[in-house]
Amino acid sequence: MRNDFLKGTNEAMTATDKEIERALRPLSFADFTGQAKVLDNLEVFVRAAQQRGEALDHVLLHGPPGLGKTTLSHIIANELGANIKMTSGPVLDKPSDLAGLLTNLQPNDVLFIDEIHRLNPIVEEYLYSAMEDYKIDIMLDSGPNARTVQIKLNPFTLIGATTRAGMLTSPLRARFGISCRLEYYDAQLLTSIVQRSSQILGTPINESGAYEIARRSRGTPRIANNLLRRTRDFAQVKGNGIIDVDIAEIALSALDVDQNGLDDMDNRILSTIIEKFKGGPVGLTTIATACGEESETIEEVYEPFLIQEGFLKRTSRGREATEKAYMHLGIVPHYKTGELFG
Ligand SMILES: Nc1ncnc2c1ncn2[C@@H]1O[C@H](COP(=O)(O)OP(=O)(O)OP(=O)(O)O)[C@@H](O)[C@H]1O
Ligand SMILES: [Mg+2]
Repeated sequence: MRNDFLKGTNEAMTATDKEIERALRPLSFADFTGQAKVLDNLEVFVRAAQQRGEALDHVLLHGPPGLGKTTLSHIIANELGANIKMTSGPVLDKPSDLAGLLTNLQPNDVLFIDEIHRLNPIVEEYLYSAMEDYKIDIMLDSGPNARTVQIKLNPFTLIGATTRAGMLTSPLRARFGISCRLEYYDAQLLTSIVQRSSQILGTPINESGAYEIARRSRGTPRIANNLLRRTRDFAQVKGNGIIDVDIAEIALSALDVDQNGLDDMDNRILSTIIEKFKGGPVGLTTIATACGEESETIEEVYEPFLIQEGFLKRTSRGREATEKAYMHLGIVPHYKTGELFG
């Protein structure tokens, strides 16, 4: 037993984080846990496109970070038996960057554009005709000799991923025939993901240990996998190599993940609203400044989970802490202290 676990450690030390992340990534629809509705639909669309020998319609994947957008894009390409070329919005500086990628695609290949809400508007406009008609106009020469030629592209599938679907322009959004929103995972689904990952990592884990990590992972597979790897370190150094609920508890509290799975910044956001702004409503930028975090990050990463879990409310006048947030922080709401003395 002890030897096995030492072997596991050595392997982990020689592998880079990226390699581990790749090893943990599901490669097929069958491997992918959760998001059942999205997956069922995608499977139908993929099979139908394959049967017709056509390119799959363009797919937009949106939702909070770490829920599997990049993973799903790879899976779609795998299931299509197509190549995938990866790029991202901010990297595509000028139309020629995009043209280079598009003209190199084989029929029915996948082009993945991450952070597609951050496309340069000129590049974005260029993408429209590529998506719609599989055609692009390329500018040859410059000055008086300048002329454009139209190039026909192979049919392809654009998969766009974004954490900010609301920031997409409507012409771009309209060009995606398939739009999938990924949701946070419940603790049960995350438990199976943690179990699958520990098997790949060769780390023994019992059911309650897996569940403890799962339920405190903010509904997010990426966080679950990261917490699993850190808990594995604790199990190795402070335990007997096996992850159970006790070692998970030790690891998670050492990592400042609280009983509800909220981390430092989640708690800072809630306590700021409650202590500095009487529970709100207060504007996002005000919260961001007070917490020392970018408002974009708060809106994209922290707030969706706090809202889903009922700690935070979004009203027309700003963000408000809920009673659950007060209880979580052990603070009596000011509107209740009034009742006590009234
Ligand atoms: N359904 C799932 N089953 C198992 N593992 C998953 C699942 N979804 C995601 N993961 C794991 O979580 C990690 C993060 O997933 P991924 O990179 O696809 O997220 P993302 O939505 O692209 O995040 P971001 O918005 O930050 O780019 C991956 O390493 C992957 O292995
Ligand atoms: Mg991604």
